[in-house]
Amino acid sequence: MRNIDASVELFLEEARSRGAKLVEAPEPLDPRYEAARLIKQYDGRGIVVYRVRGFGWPFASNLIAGRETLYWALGAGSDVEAYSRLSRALSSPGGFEERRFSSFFEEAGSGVSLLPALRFYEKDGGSYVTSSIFIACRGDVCNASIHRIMVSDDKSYAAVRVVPRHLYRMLREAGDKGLPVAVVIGVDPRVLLAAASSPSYGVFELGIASALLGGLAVCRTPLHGLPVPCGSSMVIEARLGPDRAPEGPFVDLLQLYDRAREEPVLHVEHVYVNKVYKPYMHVILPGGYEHMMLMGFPREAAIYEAVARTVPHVRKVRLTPAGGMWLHAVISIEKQHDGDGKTAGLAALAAHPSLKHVVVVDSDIDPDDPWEVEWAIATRFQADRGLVVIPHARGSTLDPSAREGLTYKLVLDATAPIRERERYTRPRIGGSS
Ligand SMILES: C/C(=C\C(=O)O)CCOP(=O)(O)O
Ligand SMILES: [Mn+2]
Repeated sequence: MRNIDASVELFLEEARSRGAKLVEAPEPLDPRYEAARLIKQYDGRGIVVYRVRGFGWPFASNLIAGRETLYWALGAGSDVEAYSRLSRALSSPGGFEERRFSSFFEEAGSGVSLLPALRFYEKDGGSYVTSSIFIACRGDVCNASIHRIMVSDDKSYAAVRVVPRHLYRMLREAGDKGLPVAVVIGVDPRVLLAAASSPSYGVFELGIASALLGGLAVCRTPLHGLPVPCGSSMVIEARLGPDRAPEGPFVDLLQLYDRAREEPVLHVEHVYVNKVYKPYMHVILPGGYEHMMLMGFPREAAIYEAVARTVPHVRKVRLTPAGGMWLHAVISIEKQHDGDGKTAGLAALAAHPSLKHVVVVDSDIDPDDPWEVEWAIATRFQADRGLVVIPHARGSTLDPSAREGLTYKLVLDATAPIRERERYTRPRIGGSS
């Protein structure tokens, strides 16, 4: 089913028709912790839809409740198909069909108290919107990227975490006038995946979403003329910065607190809500499965492609959940040469600069099974010949053990020597069945 308006409502219909587990909370939930507890209960297991006290709109979480949800959304039946769907979208972004903004949206007012922000963990610096996509254009270049919004407890301001990537660059170039932005909340998760896929500057992520969805209808916002998916549940027209205010602490991909910083203030000008589709406010649990999958999957695809270019046969690549799908990779390969393990590990580190530890295993080991991976390390790895140590490389800003952004990186080649394969083969119980 094509969802060119990219609405959550149509995505949920498709999920239902494909037999996805969908849980509906019978009673409205408290925005402080209660909604977070429900999302956590079904984290990685099922979509949840619910109401939140104080807000008139429906909410939805865990839209990407498992790898299989993402794969049907990409029309893929295997890892390789899923990676190549994303890679084709990145290399040939799709076009847009323009529609009238007023046919889809009605104004709901203005002010930060309208933002569908929830409180998740005990030490959060405020309430948060976690699925917000920021769309901005400067000259011919448009950008769409995901940034969390913190609403202060007294609701006097909202601040946005802007990591030094494309939006940061646009914000800096906009100078002391601040940057006009459109913020969308509640879209088909393929738009979020596109926004998380980090193409180079100048490639508009909504074009990638269009390629993934088989087309994308966009509406131009009335004040700033910015293109937004017409099925978005909420659209906020705003100016970002130039002033800053405290943002954080907040939980990141590694399930740790990211420290508080001074970040750009979001000056909300108009808030619009969809009148054609049920406006589901999408909430992503920080550090939950959906957060990891949206951030990690594009990196896993990039690692797969880089490794497949350097060794003849890659069986599986996994960014592991315990590493936040960000810091740890396990790669299983069909080794043709005793050097292949190290080559594969180095290719992975180059493909995803935040990656810290890579374990390379033979194709009889399933990277999805931590027990098998540990068995391979226990029986096939020797630190004097299987370990590559790269000191003081650029690491992830999320890793609290890195020093001034620098980290040690490791490749553990836990593949067996080709000529001694027999010695490393697991025994099977005899008999016919
Ligand atoms: C994935 C990131 C944040 C989050 O979703 O919690 C940004 C981390 O980027 P690095 O380049 O690894 O610092
Ligand atoms: Mn970009």
